[in-house]
Amino acid sequence: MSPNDKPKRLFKVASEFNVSTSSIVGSLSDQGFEVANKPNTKITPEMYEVLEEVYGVDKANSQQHEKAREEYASRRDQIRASRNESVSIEDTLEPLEEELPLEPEDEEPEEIAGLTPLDESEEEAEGQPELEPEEPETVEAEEKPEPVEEKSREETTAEEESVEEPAVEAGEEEVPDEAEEETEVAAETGEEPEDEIEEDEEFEEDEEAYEDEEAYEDEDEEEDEEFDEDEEEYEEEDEEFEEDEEDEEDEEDEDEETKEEGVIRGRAGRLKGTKVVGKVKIDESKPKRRKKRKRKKDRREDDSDKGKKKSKKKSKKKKSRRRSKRVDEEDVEQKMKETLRKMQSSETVGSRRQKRRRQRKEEREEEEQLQAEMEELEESILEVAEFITVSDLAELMGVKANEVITTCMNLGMMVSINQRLDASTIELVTEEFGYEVEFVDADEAIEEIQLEEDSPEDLEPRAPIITVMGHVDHGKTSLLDYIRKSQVAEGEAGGITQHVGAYEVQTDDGRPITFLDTPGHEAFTAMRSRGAQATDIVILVVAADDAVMPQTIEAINHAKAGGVPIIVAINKMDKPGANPDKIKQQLAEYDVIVEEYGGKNQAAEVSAKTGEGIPELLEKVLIEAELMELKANPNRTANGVVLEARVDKGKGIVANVLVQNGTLEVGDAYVAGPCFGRVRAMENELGNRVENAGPSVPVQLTGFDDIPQAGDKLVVLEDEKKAKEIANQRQQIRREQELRKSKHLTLDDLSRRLALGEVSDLNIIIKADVDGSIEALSGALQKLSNDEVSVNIIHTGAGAITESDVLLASASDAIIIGFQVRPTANARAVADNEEIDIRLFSVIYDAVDEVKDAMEGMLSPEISEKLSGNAEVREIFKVSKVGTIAGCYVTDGKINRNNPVRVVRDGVVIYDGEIDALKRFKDDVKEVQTGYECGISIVNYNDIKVGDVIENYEIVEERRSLEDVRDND
Ligand SMILES: Nc1nc2c(ncn2[C@@H]2O[C@H](COP(=O)(O)OP(=O)(O)OP(=O)(O)O)[C@@H](O)[C@H]2O)c(=O)[nH]1
Repeated sequence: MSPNDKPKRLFKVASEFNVSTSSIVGSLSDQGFEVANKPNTKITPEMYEVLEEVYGVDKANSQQHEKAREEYASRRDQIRASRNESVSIEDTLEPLEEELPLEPEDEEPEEIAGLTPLDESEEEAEGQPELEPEEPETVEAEEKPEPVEEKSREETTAEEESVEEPAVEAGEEEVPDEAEEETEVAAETGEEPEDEIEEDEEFEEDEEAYEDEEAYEDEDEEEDEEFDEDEEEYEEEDEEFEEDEEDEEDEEDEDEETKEEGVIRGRAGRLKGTKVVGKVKIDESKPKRRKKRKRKKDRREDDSDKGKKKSKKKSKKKKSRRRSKRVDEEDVEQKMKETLRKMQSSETVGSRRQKRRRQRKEEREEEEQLQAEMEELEESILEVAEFITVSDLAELMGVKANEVITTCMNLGMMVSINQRLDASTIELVTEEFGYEVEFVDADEAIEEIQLEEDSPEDLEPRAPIITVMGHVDHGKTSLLDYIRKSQVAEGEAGGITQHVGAYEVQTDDGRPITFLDTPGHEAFTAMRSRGAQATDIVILVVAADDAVMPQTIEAINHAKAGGVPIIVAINKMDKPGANPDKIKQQLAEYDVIVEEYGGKNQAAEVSAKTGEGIPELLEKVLIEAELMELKANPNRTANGVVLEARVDKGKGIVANVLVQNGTLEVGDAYVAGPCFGRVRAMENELGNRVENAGPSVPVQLTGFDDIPQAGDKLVVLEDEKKAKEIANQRQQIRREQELRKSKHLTLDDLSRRLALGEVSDLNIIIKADVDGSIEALSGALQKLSNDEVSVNIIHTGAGAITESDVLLASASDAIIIGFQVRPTANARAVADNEEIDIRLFSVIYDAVDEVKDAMEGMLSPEISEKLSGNAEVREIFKVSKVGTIAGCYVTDGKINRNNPVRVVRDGVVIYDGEIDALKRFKDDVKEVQTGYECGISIVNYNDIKVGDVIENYEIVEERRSLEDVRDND
């Protein structure tokens, strides 16, 4: 730095040297320049030169510091930018390495050694023999700090948790004595304590520079003040740095972290030092003490840093000067030991931070991993509707249909290419191909007909479609009436709008607006929300003499959900109690803020009775519509939405359809949801026949094959055949869905419903022949519970399955498992009616396996029993050599001689065996039909009694269905 030729302003100089103006004034005063502490005070080149001597190093340091910071910041930004791609240790380390030179840890021993002679020579140069007698005190002062340091180190650790006070307190408790001693010493020796060393706090990285500065040691004490002021800034800087470092360092490996640890520890020390020095009050009240204490604190802080500064300071300070002769090798060694010890102990701070950093790093890694997994998962998730065909599923997965068919075969299912698969099958098949499925509503899936995009030049402005919403009786219909100049409200039952109507009106200047009149009654909330979806703008009617009501809020929510702008019509302004401001305020609570209040919602104060304000309202509607640039292409095939459909006595099925794009013409073939048709006739809202209807035009349409639902999308297709095909597909899906919707849970349906996420509990009622079986069965079944489904045994009992069991099953959506028991006739009838799944078993493991398979969605063919018939034993004949012959009456099905039989007594199976002989009168027969009598003898079983039921069944290898169960029963 060379002095400038021109005088400079004090504030500029202060900012140049990065010190306070008062410090500069103080420094100058010490050098014999008396200047006023005013920002504009001129600093002459001579003064500047003096200042440069005093602060030159600071300035250089400051610049260097700033430069390092800038470099650091830029690297940090770079790293942040590249963080998402890849984080390399080298990258993240760079900024730290950049900063490492600021921490002259490695040079410490040399410096200590190097500094000592400097001090000595300096002292000698200063020639202060008076120092000798002071030695004992100095020693005391020198040694005392050690416990203090210890303490302050502990405090530092605490301080890491942002507790700053304790450190300061510690300093205050212990230091004053020393400080006082030192002050006394200083007073006695007439020395001025020097303070430059305090700069270490901020610029420890530049400590070497301070060595050079020792020539100025006796200068200006007032520097403290500057530092006090500036410290805060630096503290902030340090903290900033620390934060930044932490962010970055998180990503480093542990090795690097350890390496960098030193840097961090250094900072921790610095921070603490800064904080302690922050005892500005003391400084201000007792400058000398403050300085002394501060120096002590510095030492302590430095010690807690790494001890290196302490050594340096010692070498630089007056203290060290006083006792310079005693600074020998031994001392240095001792200090080094201390330093090392302190470094180790200060690791607690570092390690904690390191731990924190590591923790954060781990958290971040975990998060990233999770995200990656999610992405991967998303990629492998197929969104399908249930009952997708084999070929469509194959296409979705990007495989050949044959592969899907083969997979199904492997799973035990014979499927054709056009066969539709249920949820559980889809799940199994897709799993085989490494996909997960997410089932979408079939309704959602069937809406998808790809519509061609219009090119912008084909688009023409269209009428806005407006939905009037609002609370009941706030005047929606009246408003629309007034606009249409007709009296719709009068025609309605009870004056309440009962349907979704659509009307096209023209404003005075001939511009069209299409109004959908949606009911304000709560019961039609769902319809209203549909109205909002087909709507460009919502007119929210609120009666000025009333308030924002529940349906007003609902309307707001629907409009918002549909992303439809709201124009507020504050109605009934003609009424005496009208208070539009209140309404506006209330609406603001629901984020409908009128323009007047600085919001974006237009509002008009109207009266549907007098017509006041209605032209303004329409004007606002048109302004809003213009802003929205509503356009459509009238020169294309139409698509629209069904607003309402019904069967008209004369016309058949009629539907109110709003054309949304293109032009609908008589004769057009179309599909609307699962319905299709050809436009037979169209009428506008006045009942006039029209040949075509363009965008935003509502028409009443005839020609549907079935009644569409409000909200179904109508799309015109090239021919009726295509329309029919699509409609049929949709119908099939809907029908299959209906069909599969059993009233109650069945085992066959379980896996499907599990796949769709419809069930999470499998409730089971167990009936068995004996208690032992019940226990064994319920224990085994309960063990089948898994994450997806929990098996709950809600009732058990011995004996036949009764009507009450079935009713319980019905009430709790349970299945019934019968082990060696049968349902009573009544139970069967109720089970049939209630669609309760009753499963009958003779082997416990079969029961367990079947439930398990159902839960797992196993589709392999099962060996099952099919009941062929039941015969009731009415008489017993004992024939010698032959055994017991049961005279039976076939009550249902037929008895087949070759099929096995069971003997059931009081609903409990007592024997399982084969028919020995089946006779009609004296003739052996192969089978006996229902309603006939027959004689049955059973191989090796003679204990038949009147009243027993002989159950004839066959073993079939197929998947069982609800029907089978019913047949069985
Ligand atoms: N004084 C006055 N009465 C009005 C005004 N607008 C509507 N009304 C009356 O308020 C009552 C309700 O009007 P509607 O138009 O049926 O209200 P709505 O909101 O359509 O009601 P719903 O169809 O039941 O949902 C009727 O008796 C109207 O005559 C108005 O601006 N001023």
